[in-house]
Amino acid sequence: MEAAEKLAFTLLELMVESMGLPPCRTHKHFESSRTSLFRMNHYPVCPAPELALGVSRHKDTVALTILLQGDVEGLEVKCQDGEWITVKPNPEAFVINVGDVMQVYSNDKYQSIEHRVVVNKNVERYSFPYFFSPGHWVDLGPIPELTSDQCLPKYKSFNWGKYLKRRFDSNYKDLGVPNLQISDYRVNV
Ligand SMILES: O=C(O)CCC(=O)C(=O)O
Ligand SMILES: [Fe+2]
Repeated sequence: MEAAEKLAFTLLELMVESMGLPPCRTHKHFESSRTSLFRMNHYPVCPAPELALGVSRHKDTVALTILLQGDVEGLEVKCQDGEWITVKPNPEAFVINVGDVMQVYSNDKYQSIEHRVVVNKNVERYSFPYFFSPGHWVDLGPIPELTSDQCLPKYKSFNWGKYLKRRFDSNYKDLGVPNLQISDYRVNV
């Protein structure tokens, strides 16, 4: 966990710097955050992989995901042309997903990536994501220095902890209404 968090901070700093800001600009938002988490995913073999998905299409809610895939493929990302492509597993490398928090911070300069996991008839699969997420107290919105009269904020600010609570209140049950999304906070588009 500690090593993953350290790597996540480094990546965050590089991305923040790439937008012309001091690298530590958002550091405080993640200090002592208790919403970051490590998960282990297990995908058993599936007799009818064409009828099922391991994880259906989604974008990660967090800032960044650091994912170790093992050596069995299954992860697919959606390209701009709408095609799904396989992310070839490399057990020596992490896959980094940009999540919704970076999209909001950056006022859409960085876009969170849509992805899904397909299952396999012959071999089970494991994956190990670390989700790097701000503290619950953070009021999240586009970083003010990135907005101006010419570049209006594309999101209104919202409290991150309350957002997560509302988003996961359903505890993965289908309540028949769409889950809360960052798009619910979109303005000026
Ligand atoms: O299993 C994977 O490769 C990715 C899993 C995933 O997208 C997730 O846990 O959010
Ligand atoms: Fe994901």
